Amino acid sequence: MDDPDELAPAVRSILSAARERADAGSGESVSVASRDLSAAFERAETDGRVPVIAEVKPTSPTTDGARDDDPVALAEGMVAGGAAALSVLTEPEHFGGSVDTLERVRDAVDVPVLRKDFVVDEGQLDAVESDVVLLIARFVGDDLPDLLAAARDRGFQVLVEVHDRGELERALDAGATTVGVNNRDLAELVVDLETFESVAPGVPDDVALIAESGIGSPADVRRMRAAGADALLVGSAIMDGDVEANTRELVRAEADGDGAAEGGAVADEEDVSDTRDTTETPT
Ligand SMILES: O=P(O)(O)OC[C@@H](O)[C@@H](O)c1c[nH]c2ccccc12
Repeated sequence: MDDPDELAPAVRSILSAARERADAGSGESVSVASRDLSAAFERAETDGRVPVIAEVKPTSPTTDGARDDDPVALAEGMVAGGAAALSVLTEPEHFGGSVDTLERVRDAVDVPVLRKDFVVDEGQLDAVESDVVLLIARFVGDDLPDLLAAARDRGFQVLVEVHDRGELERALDAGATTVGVNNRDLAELVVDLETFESVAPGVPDDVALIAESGIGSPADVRRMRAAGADALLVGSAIMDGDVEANTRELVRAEADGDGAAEGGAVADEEDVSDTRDTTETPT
């Protein structure tokens, strides 16, 4: 297990709250018929959409204020904007999430839904059904292989989150088939897109690779795709303003440029979509 002193205070507090919730588990094991995440990415690619997992994230330790619109309406807007899948925070104390929100969102859409939480104990897996669950390599330590197996036994697909090459090795050794590289350092909560660029080359081709956090503009999308991202996980930049329009802008980040190049009418890629202010992406 990670040395707690190296983590940002907010993250330490999130983890201790997660351990308390784990103790309060009901004991009943869930059994999920999950919607296939890789198939959803392929459908998006076939349609010319960048595969984006849009995150319903009412607030976070690094966001000012909270968004209290109906999460189901937000989720539907994200799907209308072309999101291949959704992510729903279920952490209640620091992210304004709930398992009830995830259930309602999953009932309302037909794309795969990732449960975003700090699962550190098998009992937490039974709190709610989702298509995919997140396991954060740094927080589960040596329990990763067991938790991965426990999640798969219940029918979940598993996204294993890493932040450096060492964690990536542990994820691959444990048999992860979907890996997310978090650009946000959970020790300091700062975002650096170079994190993905430095870890991605170590990921084998047959592993689905997701770039997570800090993606705020179509240029960031293209940067992560150029570095090997099969899909992107985006929260704040989509939650800030019109979620449908924000999602659409990121999903189309490649279509505009490619269309121009394929049509042959424009010699250089024309970057008309890059008008968002990238400096304001909250970390
Ligand atoms: O809002 P952003 O910067 O687009 O980030 C989304 C997502 O990657 C981030 O919420 C996240 C990544 N890993 C996590 C683990 C727990 C909680 C949250 C996260």
